[in-house]
Amino acid sequence: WLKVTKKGKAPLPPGPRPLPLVGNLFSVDRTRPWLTYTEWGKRYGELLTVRLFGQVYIVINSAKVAKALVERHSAVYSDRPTIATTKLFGMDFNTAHLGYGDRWKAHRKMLHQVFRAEAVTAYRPLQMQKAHQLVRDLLDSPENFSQHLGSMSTSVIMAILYGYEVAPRDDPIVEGIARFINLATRSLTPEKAVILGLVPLLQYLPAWFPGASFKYSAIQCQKLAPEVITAPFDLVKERMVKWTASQSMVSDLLEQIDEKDRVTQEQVIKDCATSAFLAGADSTQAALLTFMMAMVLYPEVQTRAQAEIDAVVGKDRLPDFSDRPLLPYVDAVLRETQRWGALVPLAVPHAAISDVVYEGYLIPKGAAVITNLWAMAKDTDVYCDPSEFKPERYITGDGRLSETFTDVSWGFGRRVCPGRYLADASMWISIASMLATLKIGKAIGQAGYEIDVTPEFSGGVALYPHPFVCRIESRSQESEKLARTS
Ligand code: HEM
Repeated sequence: WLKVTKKGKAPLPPGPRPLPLVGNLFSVDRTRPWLTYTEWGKRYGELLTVRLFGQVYIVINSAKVAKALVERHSAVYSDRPTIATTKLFGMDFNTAHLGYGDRWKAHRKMLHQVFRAEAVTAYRPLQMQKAHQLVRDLLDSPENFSQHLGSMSTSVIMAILYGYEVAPRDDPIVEGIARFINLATRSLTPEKAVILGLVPLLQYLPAWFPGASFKYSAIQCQKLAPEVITAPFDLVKERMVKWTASQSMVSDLLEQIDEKDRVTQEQVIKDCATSAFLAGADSTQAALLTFMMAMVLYPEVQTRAQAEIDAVVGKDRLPDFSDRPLLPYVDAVLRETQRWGALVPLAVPHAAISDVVYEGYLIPKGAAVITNLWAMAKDTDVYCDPSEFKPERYITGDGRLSETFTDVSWGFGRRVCPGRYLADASMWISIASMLATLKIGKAIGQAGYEIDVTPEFSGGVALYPHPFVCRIESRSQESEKLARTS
């Protein structure tokens, strides 16, 4: 279905025929829209038009087109669409939702200062220490593995942002943030955002009005947001006054503040730190859970990675970052973990600031541009058997890590994930430490049979594997001793 937008203008990319008013709403899988967009991609091509209530969405299904459009025309695609629910749910402080402009630029500048490739190497000792703690926690209570992987992800980012040591259980600050995220992600479905965008008056309905129960969640979120943003920040300030603050992003930035502009700059620091936490903690945990699931399902991959570590690192120490270049297969396991499951499937929508014509099709000003990272990661033209976990696909004939790989996990253009170097290092050291010390396999049920695991994923922003059980034990007495003493 092709539509010529205006006389003389190029047509929009093809796409399914929309119904009056609602557009393609009823044809899109509500919980996993990336699957529908991928299916449509097979029918209509790498670039397609979807309509939801009159809003044009341009979906990009291939990395080649995403690079050509979002990267090459990055100035045009650095904006975000206005989503009515963002403000309603108190999320308008979040870097990921800010429109292109001075406020967003100030956020990115700050995040770049702390999370750029050269700066994040300073966090390696901390990441190693947390990865070793993770291994000990997994040995002590393997049944709580999901919680331990969450603690690893949360504690690294909280230490870097606020110099804050997360309590092993029921940490008040982390719990507050988790409550906020749960409420917001459960309520911020794309349909609600679209409907509220179309009929903005709906947001002013009282919470008791039939069908307006989302207002209860919105009110709670609005109340929680300032607390979530301010509590850890105020703690740093308090500790700085008492000279007990550990070094952190917030303390460093507070020391550099220009007194003339204190109020504005403090707000940027608070907002950036909270945005980094919201974006970074869950996604890293999702990746580590995906790795765990892959190790249960692909024991031969685990054995090969462990053999590589044993050959390079030996058995009398744990891997460290200096080993990374000599462990190509471990890196391939990490790449495959991100491709196979641990994705932010539709990234975050970009918005077109002006018209662009690409391969004869118009990407109109104002369109929301969605990069379907899920489709790119499962593209059969690039990956054979994309549903299989095969790290070998990144290993060249002479055993090196291939250099021709396009990593789509972090998005594209100027909005690319600013936390990618930090997340990559946290994931690598966790994976390498777990492989060096643990044996991960299928759990054994009461009847003595192995419990099967089905590789299924779902989620809101980041994809999580569905809950599963597994067996985790130490590889050997030596590896247990190493884990306990590192
Ligand atoms: C495995 C872990 C992670 C994955 C897969 C991931 C992925 C992504 C993706 C796909 C985007 C959207 C890019 C786009 O719009 O095209 C994004 C944005 C973002 N990420 Fe990450 N991320 C991860 C970890 C982190 C961490 C640790 C941080 C903390 C610094 C972080 C901070 C952000 C921020 C602030 C944005 C919004 C950027 C903007 O809108 O300008 N992320 N991330």
